[in-house]
Amino acid sequence: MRKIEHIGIAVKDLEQSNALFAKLLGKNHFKTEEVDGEKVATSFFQVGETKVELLQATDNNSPIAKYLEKKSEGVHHIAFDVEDILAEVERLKTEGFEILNETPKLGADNKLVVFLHPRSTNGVLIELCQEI
Ligand SMILES: CC[C@@H](C(=O)O)C(=O)SCCNC(=O)CCNC(=O)[C@H](O)C(C)(C)COP(=O)(O)OP(=O)(O)OC[C@H]1O[C@@H](n2cnc3c(N)ncnc32)[C@H](O)[C@@H]1OP(=O)(O)O
Ligand SMILES: [Co+2]
Repeated sequence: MRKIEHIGIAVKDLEQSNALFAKLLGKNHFKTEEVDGEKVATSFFQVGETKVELLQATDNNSPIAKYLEKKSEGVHHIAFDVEDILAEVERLKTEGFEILNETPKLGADNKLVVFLHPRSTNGVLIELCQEI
């Protein structure tokens, strides 16, 4: 794993949170994107070498909607940049981690993504990202 690619934050209202994080970080988000596969609308802020990804649910079945039903707004996942996502999945499987999708999915910002179940990672949802 090469660096933290982004930190995902679950929010109820993307527009309001864009304004809040713009005030916090002193800069505006540089892009927004809907990812239909995950039923989310996202916005990204660049912070040095990494990013903050705000996520709002676009459907009641979205993982973000389910998360907000049980918990509050806040850090939802940490995403690591990897060079070879399939090799990393094999390595992590061998180490005993629970992979949620062995076949990488299309994520935001032109990336292939794989998630690890938080119950195998001390309660933290982990995302692996490989640039396409
Ligand atoms: C924009 C696209 C992409 C990108 O390019 O960056 C994204 O970031 S998409 C982000 C949204 N997508 C996902 O989160 C996909 C992966 N997540 C899942 O598959 C599910 O959310 C889950 C992690 C498997 C949980 O789903 P489910 O089992 O249906 O939910 P439960 O509510 O039953 O939870 C079981 C258990 O796990 C705890 N949990 C759930 N989410 C998280 C989380 N984000 N962080 C930490 N823990 C989490 C939940 O509290 C339950 O715990 P217990 O109650 O102790 O059993
Ligand atoms: Co993410």
